[in-house]
Amino acid sequence: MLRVENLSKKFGDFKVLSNVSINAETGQIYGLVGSNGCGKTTLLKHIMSIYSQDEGNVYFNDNKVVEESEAIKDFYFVQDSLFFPYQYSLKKLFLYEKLMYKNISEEKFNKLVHYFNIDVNKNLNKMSKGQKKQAAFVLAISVQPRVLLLDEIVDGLDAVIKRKFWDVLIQEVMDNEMTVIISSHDLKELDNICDKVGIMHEGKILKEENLEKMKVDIKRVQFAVEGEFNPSDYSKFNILKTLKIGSINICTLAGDAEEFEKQLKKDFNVLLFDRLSMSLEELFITELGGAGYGSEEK
Ligand SMILES: Nc1ncnc2c1ncn2[C@@H]1O[C@H](COP(=O)(O)OP(=O)(O)OP(=O)(O)O)[C@@H](O)[C@H]1O
Repeated sequence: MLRVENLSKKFGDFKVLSNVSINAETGQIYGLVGSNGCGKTTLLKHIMSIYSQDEGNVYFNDNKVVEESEAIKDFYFVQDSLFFPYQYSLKKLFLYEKLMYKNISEEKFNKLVHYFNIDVNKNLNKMSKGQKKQAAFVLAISVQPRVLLLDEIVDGLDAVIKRKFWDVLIQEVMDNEMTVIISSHDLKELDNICDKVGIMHEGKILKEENLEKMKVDIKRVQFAVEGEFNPSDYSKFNILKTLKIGSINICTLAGDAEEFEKQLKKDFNVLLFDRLSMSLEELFITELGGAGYGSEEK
């Protein structure tokens, strides 16, 4: 397990990370999501020991991770902005990385290059953004790290390549017990592949939860009743948001939806009641809305 404990960091007077704690399990994919500029990349750079924190620690299987520790040799980071050495091809970069990573697999590399149809002799700096991402991903998987950090890895990729990425990643996580943390704004994609999610805003983790549990904890119901529904009479159900469209009420609630339905049926003649499933995108908007994000006046 990769554990970040109470990590804080200031850049000058600006507190970019405040008491950040996350737990990413082995053999799982952890989605790190958050508002623009909330500190996701900065957090990943701390996990990699590229930056040193003011407070807090990073642990891998209970061992403290610092720049010179053994554990960090098994970590691999694919950054959002990719810079490759001058005039390097993927083949040349692979040979270079072979000297650095003891578990790197040439067999896997050759298979993946074929799967993604990459020209291994092409100058990496002359590749398109999407081709660079594919090259970096192939290299990352070939290295077979124990911890893989992917920052905006599917940004700029077409749907077919994204699908291939996820298929490869899910297989690798299952086969090799990797710990993967993906930072992304593509919540629809993360919804399908993440086991656990951490939602960040303004340098803090607002919520960290198993994705399925998050969907059980916060739910949406829609209903129509005879009479006027007043959300403040139902405050014990922790209603986070209400919306009325015609005679239909739509409520997002953190309380017990079954009890809510029972109470509603006691109080009203209920004409319609449905439970709706929440997507990660909706959960994200609900959490950030609760933190006041996006509520600024025009
Ligand atoms: N080296 C640095 N020096 C000073 N400020 C920095 C530095 N790196 C990042 N920041 C600031 O820290 C904040 C967090 O940046 P970071 O890149 O971690 O955000 P992010 O969540 O990855 O954003 P996005 O989703 O927009 O890519 C931003 O306000 C950014 O300007």
